[in-house]
Amino acid sequence: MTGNPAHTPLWPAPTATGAVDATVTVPGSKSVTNRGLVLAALASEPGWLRRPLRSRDTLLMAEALRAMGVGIEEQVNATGGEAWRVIPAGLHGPAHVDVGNAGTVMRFLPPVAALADGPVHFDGDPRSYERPLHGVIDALRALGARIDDDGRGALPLTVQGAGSLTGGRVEVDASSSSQFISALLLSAPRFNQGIELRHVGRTLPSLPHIRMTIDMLRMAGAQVDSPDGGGERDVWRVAPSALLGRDLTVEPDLSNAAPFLAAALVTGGRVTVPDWPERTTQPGDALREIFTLMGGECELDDAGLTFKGTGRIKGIDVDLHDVGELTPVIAAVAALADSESVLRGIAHLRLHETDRLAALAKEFNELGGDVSETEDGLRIRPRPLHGGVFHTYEDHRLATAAAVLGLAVDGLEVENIATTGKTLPEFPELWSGMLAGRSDAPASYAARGV
Ligand SMILES: O=C(O)C1=C[C@@H](OP(=O)(O)O)[C@@H](O)[C@H](O)C1
Ligand SMILES: C=C(OP(=O)(O)O)C(=O)O
Repeated sequence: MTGNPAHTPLWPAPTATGAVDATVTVPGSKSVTNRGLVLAALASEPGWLRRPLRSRDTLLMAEALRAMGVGIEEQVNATGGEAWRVIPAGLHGPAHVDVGNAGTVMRFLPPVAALADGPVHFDGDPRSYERPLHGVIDALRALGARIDDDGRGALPLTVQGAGSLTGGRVEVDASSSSQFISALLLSAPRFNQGIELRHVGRTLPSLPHIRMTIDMLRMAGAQVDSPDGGGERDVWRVAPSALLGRDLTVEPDLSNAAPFLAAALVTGGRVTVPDWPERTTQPGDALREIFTLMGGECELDDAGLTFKGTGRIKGIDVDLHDVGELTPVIAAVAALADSESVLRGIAHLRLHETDRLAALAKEFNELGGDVSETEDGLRIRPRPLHGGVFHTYEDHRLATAAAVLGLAVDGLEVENIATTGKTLPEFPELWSGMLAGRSDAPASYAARGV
């Protein structure tokens, strides 16, 4: 499961024969699961992670922590509910970490490795060598760590863990990824002097993900002073302290709910996602507003979030800087709308799993679309689309976006649907279950007793 899955044969994307009407239980959040694992590993007592996401990115995180000596026991209850018990231990090197193409693993773990008592070598998929890591590497060096790399500010590299890290004041340009900030903050309670971290770049993407980091640190007992909490703009401070072992229940992955909600919009149907949190730092919560602006209606109640299409899909002009990971599915809906869309503020997506702006423009245009790249996003002019092969560039979100297009386009075949395993291995089954309106889709977590 943690290896890069072999390419699967072309997946014929099912077209919708009518309005969808389904309840889809979406597995746990990647971002919460991987933060939960890191914080639990750094705690001074054992903790629990309930309803963790089990996918390539989270299993790579668990494997990497185990390689450094952390105990992670996977338990499944009689009704299929899953929980992971995390047992912290002294962090050890030598160890080898495979990051796959997981931004959270390649960025969150070098600071953890700096606390290990020996060398920790990091390697990953070919694409991981191209994704920015300089913010983490340079900041860790400034905080006292020794790192051997080839000077490009990227993988592969070895962190020469010395058992502790001085910490203190440091500047980072996180305009290419918010994960630089999250990475340094997550381990900071364990640095001798904590951290005072200043972002010095022009822009900072994915603020909700930074809020998620701060919220989860505070839940684990850390003392964090942040711009959101009235602190200085672009400066975060974390005091040195022990972290508590928590019993954490992971929310459903709201970004992975996107294709299912999109299906309601595209088919004029209705989809309910159970366990949608009332309050959350997940960027996927913005889908309620974005898809409503695009023509749908939604309601949050005890059953979860119910999203309804109204038969009309409207184009949108929207800044997705804060919620960039939602872009591919929003772009697919925009390509099926009745007017032009402009998606802004997402230049940093060129450095995600693939160059998402180039890939979306190329693949949509090969099906007859009219999509152009702007300096910081995409302009999408809806056109009648035809079938063909949709290439996915080992990007889970390209694959789910293609499935959304396929609802309305005959003869669309998706290359390597197994790439959804990065964050949602059960995507093909959930998708066909939704289209069949099956009520035998996995029961909600509450029903599974977790
Ligand atoms: O911290 C996180 O969990 C994430 C932060 C974001 O990264 P970027 O700021 O690099 O876009 C997001 O796109 C990614 O999917 C998950
Ligand atoms: C950008 C993403 O992932 P990563 O955590 O690898 O950066 C994503 O999931 O859309």
